[in-house]
Amino acid sequence: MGAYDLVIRGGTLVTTNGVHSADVAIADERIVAIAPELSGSVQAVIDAHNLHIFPGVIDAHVHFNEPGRTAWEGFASGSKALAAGGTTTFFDMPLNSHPPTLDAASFAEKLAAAQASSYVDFGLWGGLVPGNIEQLDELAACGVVGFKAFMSNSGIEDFQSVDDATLYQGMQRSAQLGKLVAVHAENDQLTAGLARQARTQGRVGIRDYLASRPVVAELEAIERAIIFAEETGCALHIVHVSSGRGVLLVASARTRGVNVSCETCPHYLVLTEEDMEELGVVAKCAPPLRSLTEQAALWQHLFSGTLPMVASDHSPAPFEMKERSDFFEAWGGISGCQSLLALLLTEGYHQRHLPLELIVAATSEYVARRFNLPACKGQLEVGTDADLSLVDLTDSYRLESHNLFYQHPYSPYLGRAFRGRIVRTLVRGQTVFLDGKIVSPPIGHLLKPFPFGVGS
Ligand SMILES: NC(=O)N[C@H]1NC(=O)NC1=O
Ligand SMILES: [Zn+2]
Ligand SMILES: [Zn+2]
Repeated sequence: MGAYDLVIRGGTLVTTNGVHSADVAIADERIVAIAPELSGSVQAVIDAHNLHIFPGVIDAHVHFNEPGRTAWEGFASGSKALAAGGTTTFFDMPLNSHPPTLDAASFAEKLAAAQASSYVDFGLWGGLVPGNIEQLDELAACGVVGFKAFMSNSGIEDFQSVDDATLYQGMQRSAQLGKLVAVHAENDQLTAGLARQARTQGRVGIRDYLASRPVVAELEAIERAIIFAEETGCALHIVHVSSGRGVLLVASARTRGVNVSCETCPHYLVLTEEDMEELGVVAKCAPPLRSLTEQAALWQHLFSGTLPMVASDHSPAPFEMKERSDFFEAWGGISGCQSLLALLLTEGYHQRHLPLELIVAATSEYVARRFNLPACKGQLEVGTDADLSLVDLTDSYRLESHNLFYQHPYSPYLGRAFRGRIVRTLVRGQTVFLDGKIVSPPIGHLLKPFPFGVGS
């Protein structure tokens, strides 16, 4: 018989090994017992009959833009949105904050901002840009998740895309440091060249933008990054893969022993080019939304396990930055981090019968293991952090702007029908989100992933 801070009674636990009912006991921020009908001295009880208990989502890809562009989002609003969506850990990208996270000093600035206002735990990506290879060592010492590089224009002046020499040499250094490189993979010459031609001819609509970023631009960049990674021995992660063929390039490299992984985003799974024409700028992103055929391939790869990770790529901006008559000039980035789990439950589990076990793997367990997080994250097991989201899988609703915690409460998912409501989110045993409200102070901690290499 234990002494527990909290017992969650009668919930249905969702793990990668299956779904089963049990009580969950929490003490000192951790799960200390999982069993039916737990008894002992208990300070508080949560009744979770009729609820599913998921391990907290780990979102490996958000842009919260603080410091410097906090008006676009910020750690407070962004992490509230995450908690409301069942996410308990996020990794923030080195852009679009100002300064971008390119050395130890800018890392320290970002860390101070995140510690002051994040409601959930977090890791921080460093950046790889032309001119900062000398700073990768100090960033690694700070505990970055890895180094993010853009193979095409980032849309942000202070975060330049890598030329091939920078990518190659950055990977050489990263391999020595045991750090992973993540790339936004689109061929810049191809996308910039096609965009220039279209704009010169005054073709600046949605279809023209789509045509300027064809799937082949993604495929070529993925393949080049893989070849560099294979040659340098650097661990590689391809962010926001938008095409089934892109996923296959990664899978086939992995089969031949390359240390490479990829993620896709909810928007590539639930929206298409046709939706982009209908929704307009709120659905503008890069790589762009694709055809229904490409989308079906992504689902297939998610079902088979070939596509192992889903992350939001939440990239918000004030709506004014979206209001342009030239579609090329509108801000590219989708606001969606609050809806990550809910979209997978609605469109994956309910509509396509995607097993809950796979949803948990793609949003939590695989993410934690791929990025070498401490073992206390990404599992719903005795001994791990009590990062949990309690979900009513049967509840149906429509998403409205007043539900969103974003600084700018717009999203391509507004008005959309959802099934599966996140009712409560706990971060290390503390309830942060409950019934539509944030109910704790900002308690987020920095997580430092372990380096790759001997023993990892
Ligand atoms: N700068 C930035 O966040 N860009 C992101 N937005 C997007 O749609 N794709 C990206 O890489
Ligand atoms: Zn990107
Ligand atoms: Zn991004």
